[in-house]
Amino acid sequence: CSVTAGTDSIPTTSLISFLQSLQSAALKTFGPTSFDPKLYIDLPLKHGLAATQDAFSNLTRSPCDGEIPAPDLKAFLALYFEDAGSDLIPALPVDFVSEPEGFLPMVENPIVKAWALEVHSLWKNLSRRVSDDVKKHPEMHTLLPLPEPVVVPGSRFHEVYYWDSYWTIRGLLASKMYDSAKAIVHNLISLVDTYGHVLNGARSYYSNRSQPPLLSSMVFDIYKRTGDLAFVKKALPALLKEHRFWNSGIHRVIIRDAHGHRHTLSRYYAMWNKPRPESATIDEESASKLPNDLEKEKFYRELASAAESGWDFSSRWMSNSSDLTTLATTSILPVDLNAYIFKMEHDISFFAELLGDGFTSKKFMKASITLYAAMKSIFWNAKMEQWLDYWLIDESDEEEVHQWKVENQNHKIFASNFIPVWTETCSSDSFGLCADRTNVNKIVKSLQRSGLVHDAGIATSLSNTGEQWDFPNGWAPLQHMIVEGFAKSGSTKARSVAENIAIRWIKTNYAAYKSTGAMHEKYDVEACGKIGGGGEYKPQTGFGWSNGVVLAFLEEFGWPRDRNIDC
Ligand SMILES: OC[C@H]1O[C@H](O[C@H]2O[C@H](CO)[C@@H](O)[C@H](O)[C@H]2O)[C@H](O)[C@@H](O)[C@@H]1O
Repeated sequence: CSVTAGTDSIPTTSLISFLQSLQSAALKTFGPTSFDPKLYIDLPLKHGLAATQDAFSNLTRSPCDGEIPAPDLKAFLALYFEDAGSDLIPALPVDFVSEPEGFLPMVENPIVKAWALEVHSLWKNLSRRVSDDVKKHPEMHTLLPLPEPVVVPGSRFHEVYYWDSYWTIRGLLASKMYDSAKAIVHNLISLVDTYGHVLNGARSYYSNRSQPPLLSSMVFDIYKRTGDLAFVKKALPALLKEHRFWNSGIHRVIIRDAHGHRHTLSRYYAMWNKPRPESATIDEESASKLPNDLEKEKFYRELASAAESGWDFSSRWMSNSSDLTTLATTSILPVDLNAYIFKMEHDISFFAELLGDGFTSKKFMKASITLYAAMKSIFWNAKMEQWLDYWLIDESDEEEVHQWKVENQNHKIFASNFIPVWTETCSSDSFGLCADRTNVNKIVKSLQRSGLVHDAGIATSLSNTGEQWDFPNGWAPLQHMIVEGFAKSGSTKARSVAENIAIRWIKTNYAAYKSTGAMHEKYDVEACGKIGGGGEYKPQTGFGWSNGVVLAFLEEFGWPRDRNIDC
């Protein structure tokens, strides 16, 4: 059966089911040390599925526990599969030059400039095109065909990811690689055309969910640099479709505030209640302590929904931060998701106006104003001077309208509590934070006393749970949104705090690069040059969004000749 979107549950393809059984067999044979389940679900077939399945079922198995001997399984893998990731072919980007004209003009320090050029040159390592075989024989690949060249995050993430792409694009813009940036957007639009939403990543097993919706931000930033109106025209229908995806069905929640006003907000909600194919062995193990199938299905949906949030995994989604099975992602109204949707509406209004469609422009401006009010009412906490996630733990009434209660705001501190600073200042100058500088300064103070700001950047949360979207990890996208939000807020104080955080982030990336020779997916904010860890897979290098954020920060703030880059 084929993969289709838009319903509460997405059918599994026979290829995915088969690769999942291969994944469990491999775990049994090779053992859990250094085992990465994603590797098996990414394997391209060399022969047809039926022949591969026959050969797999004919392998000798131990009569007591069904284990396949390691040499037999290794030989089978070599004979029947290409390497994971080999269906994406390295391809030099058409617009890459080793030193782009006008590259980071405000970076005066020669050591920093030389390093920035090395980071820039990493685009060559991360650029690929989808192999022709994927287009000819899609049934032999979990990789999805994409029409244009791609940029991948790196290491085990050898396919396109949705929200990563925003920061990749920011880096490509600093690198003056406008065609590569546009190609990324065209690929994501093709996913919206086929599936109705941008997938978590360009793999068939990611079709059951999306990721933080930043397509409009990609289009906005590319348009601002290139002035390409035809590009905006091509993107607008996909943005309207994506807006419907996030504002309808299972993603949409209605809530009545303290004054009796109804608001519509969105939540993460994956169309999936089975183990994530890329991590099925891990999910099955985590679910094994749950008492029955119903509980397991609920848990699997919460796992996939947390993956949709991009924050997989975090105490942010757990009612007990030491127990992953208490994930409750779908029962939370997240600040950041709604902030992204607010920006999407504002961006759509701007694009429609550009294209002469006044009706759509007004409609989306009105929608963004309504969402701004909803966010203020449901998320804003005046005492903490932050926006707080809201937990839907009340019993909904017959009309399925939730009733807001102050105690259901999650008073724990996460970097996401500050994301509206980015979405409201970047895209809005008529209302919200841009109209109120005093408010910005209060939020700056709130961040400074939050406990999130450390020597090497902003921590994801205050809880050290061992999950990767928690303390002490700092992630490039979170640094970038908070820093850019404050830097562009119009407040001098906010800009100076932002620049200070950006400097520390750049230094930690540089120190880690010098000691390991690589850019990393995440960093430990406790000390300069320390890389991040935790979570369900080994720390990865490459790395698309980290490269993008370093280049974007250097573009925004520059680096004076006499400032030392060392820790
Ligand atoms: O394989 C486990 C999970 O890996 C991805 O999540 C992490 O990497 C992504 C790519 O850099 C990033 O977008 C995400 O924020 C990270 O947590 C993947 O997106 C998950 O769906 C997947 O289950």
